[in-house]
Amino acid sequence: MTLLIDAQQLSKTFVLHQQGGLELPVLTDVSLEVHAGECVALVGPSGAGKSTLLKALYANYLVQHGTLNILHKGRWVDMARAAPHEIVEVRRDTLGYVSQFLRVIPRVSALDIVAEPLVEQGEDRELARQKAGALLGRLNIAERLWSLPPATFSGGEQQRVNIARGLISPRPLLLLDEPTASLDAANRAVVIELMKEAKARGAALVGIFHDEATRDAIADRLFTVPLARRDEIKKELAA
Ligand SMILES: Nc1ncnc2c1ncn2[C@@H]1O[C@H](COP(=O)(O)OP(=O)(O)OP(=O)(O)O)[C@@H](O)[C@H]1O
Repeated sequence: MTLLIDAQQLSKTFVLHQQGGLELPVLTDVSLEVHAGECVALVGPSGAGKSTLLKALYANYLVQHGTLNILHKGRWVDMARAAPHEIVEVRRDTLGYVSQFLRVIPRVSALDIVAEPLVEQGEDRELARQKAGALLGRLNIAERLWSLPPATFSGGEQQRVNIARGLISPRPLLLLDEPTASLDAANRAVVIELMKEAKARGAALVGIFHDEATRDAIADRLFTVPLARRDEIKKELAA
């Protein structure tokens, strides 16, 4: 299967400015390769850096060392060094990110929030809205809510709008940060089904799934993010 993510020897240290510039190493020499059609679940102790790794892959966090290659339209783009316009392009066409929380856009309807990624890729707006409606329907968002901005939706409804927005475009790579965290069993099953469909069309998935049943249902393999040594830092903090 085609290699889609080739991340080598990533290191990331946070500098805690409010604590005298203390350095907190989180990722140390982490390498991860992901192929088309597979789902890799990030595991490891709390605070090991699972979310940090996902955010680094999405270029939300800058790594200090290592290469972070993403296969974008047949060429490798190193997200650690790419120019901002390249990152925007990779995110639009290749790399999706589903977080737990919806960033609500004031006055924009749920339908348009979900349709937007397709419109940005050049899809006809009406067709994009039809696809958005179909996906919101599958995710059990009542049709009366589609034309409303999701600011007043429940936490679970907002999460499902967010998932629909993240999964509507057939991007070849998906990063998922606890996509099923606050969903009931029925909606969790729908999300698992949608992720399986993405895998079946050849997408690669990298995710954090604290819920073991979801992880078992979707992950092909586990990738352990090791806890970096923090002994010295803890000592300094305690001093
Ligand atoms: N923006 C930041 N600034 C400073 N420190 C940060 C930042 N983001 C994360 N950290 C620290 O990096 C470490 C790893 O955090 P991260 O959220 O990646 O862990 P995680 O493995 O996803 O944890 P959990 O399973 O508890 O969600 C933690 O010690 C956290 O406090």
